[in-house]
Amino acid sequence: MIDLYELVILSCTVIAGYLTYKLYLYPFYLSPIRKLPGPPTDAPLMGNTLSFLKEEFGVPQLRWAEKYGGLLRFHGFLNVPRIQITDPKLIQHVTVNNVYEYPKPPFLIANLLPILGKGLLLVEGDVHKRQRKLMTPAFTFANIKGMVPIFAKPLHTLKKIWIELLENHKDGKEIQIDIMSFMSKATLDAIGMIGFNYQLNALTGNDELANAYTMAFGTENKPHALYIILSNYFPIMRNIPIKANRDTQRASKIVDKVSMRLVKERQEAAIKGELEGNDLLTSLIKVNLQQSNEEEKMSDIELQQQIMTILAAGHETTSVATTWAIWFLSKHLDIQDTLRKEIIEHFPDSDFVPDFDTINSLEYLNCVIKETMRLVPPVPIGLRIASKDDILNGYLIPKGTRVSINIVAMHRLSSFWGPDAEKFVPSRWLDPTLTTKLSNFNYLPFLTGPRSCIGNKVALNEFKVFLAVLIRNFKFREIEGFAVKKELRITWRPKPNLKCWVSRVKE
Ligand code: HEM
Repeated sequence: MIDLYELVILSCTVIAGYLTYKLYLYPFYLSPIRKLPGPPTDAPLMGNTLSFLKEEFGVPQLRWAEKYGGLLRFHGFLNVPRIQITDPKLIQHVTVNNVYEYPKPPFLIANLLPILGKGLLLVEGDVHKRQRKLMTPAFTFANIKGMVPIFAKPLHTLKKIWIELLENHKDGKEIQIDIMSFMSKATLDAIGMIGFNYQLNALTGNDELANAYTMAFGTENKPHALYIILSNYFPIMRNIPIKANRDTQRASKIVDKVSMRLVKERQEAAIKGELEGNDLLTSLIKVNLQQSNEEEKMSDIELQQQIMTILAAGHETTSVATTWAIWFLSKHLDIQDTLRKEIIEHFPDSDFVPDFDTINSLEYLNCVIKETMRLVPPVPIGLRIASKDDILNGYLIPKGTRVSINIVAMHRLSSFWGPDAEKFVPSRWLDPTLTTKLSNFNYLPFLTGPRSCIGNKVALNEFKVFLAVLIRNFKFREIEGFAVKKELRITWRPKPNLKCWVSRVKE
């Protein structure tokens, strides 16, 4: 008979053996990934997480990519082996040729599922194929063309607000403005209109859905980055009733209620034959109703979940992209002037409402947009997990390995972009030698393949309209000594919110 003492000793030995295997032997002596080149770990049990905590996101990853190449290993917390890819061939392998064998990792889904539900961003395999097929017609060229003038509306509201702020200021010439916060509200209003023909009034008022959305995705009262990292390892932490978790739960209830109301209203209008408009939800409901096979159709809940998905995927991304563009332009006044000259040539009236063809004919605006998303891609990384064993560049990658498609490292590799890779140089996009070597696998702010951003054309047009109206009407200058860092939340945000000196462009 084994006594209690022996049982305790035995249990401790088994646990110690398991932990030694899991935390030390497997990652460094047994895992096939150990054969890949990669950086040494930072500290016992921490893998390379200290580098992530100490340095700005993207900095260590670029250094590793420059040193160890397009396929490398690194270690997560508790030494979990991971891989990073920046080799275009491997990016094609993961995002196109084997896209459904590399789904998103469960922790990412668990973080977003309570708010987004099973919308396009979070579903996998056949469900994703079906949803994507049904949603694609909502993003037709004709629909996007119609969105261009709509994007100008929130910007002209914003213009009025800023002019009023300037006029109310004592010298009326130049004031400091929190660009990030205004961009966030303006893009929320824009996505409400083109997404669901819904006035969120984030810039001017108080709307239930806008407030709930901000509560769920805003940066105020959010837990520390370390808490978020730890909740990925210990999901139960998401249920601890701290304020941030309670806010998220409260917000998702409101979002569910309002978005379901929107779906029901449209479905009822459709039944009465009164469904009108070209917003994304209306287009989606029209396509859905045309499906003869009931199994292909989206349920009301699926439709509702697309609302939150479009809001979340389409709002923050465009708002941070515009904010970073203003940041670069406020530091490079010569580039800002060149851009303004081009915009004024095409849109002499400061109250202009752009059309699709003209806005897309602005070559330098296009360069500024591409260069901003090269240096600061709003989504700087695509995370995937190998759902089965695979071979990459001759190395065995075991099932369950987390794969980082490191967009920002790709966008800054000096071997591809040249010695000025880290500099903001929009004119590089006018160089034909760059455009000939460019592909969807070395410049990918919207990722690539069947899981690339479905809203990329919407985003590009919105970004162009926003920047054109802003630069046509205002001058931006950096605030001396105002330091801003990039913080990876769901997108790559400025921390603290970016502020600039803003003054009016003379008529
Ligand atoms: C500058 C703005 C934007 C950027 C940089 C961006 C970037 C991305 C990226 C990188 C992904 C892939 C994420 C992944 O799979 O890991 C993605 C997916 C997605 N984006 Fe965007 N996005 C932007 C704007 C928009 C807009 C305006 C919309 C909607 C109107 C939108 C809707 C979506 C949706 C629904 C997905 C999921 C697609 C799928 O999995 O099939 N995005 N976006």
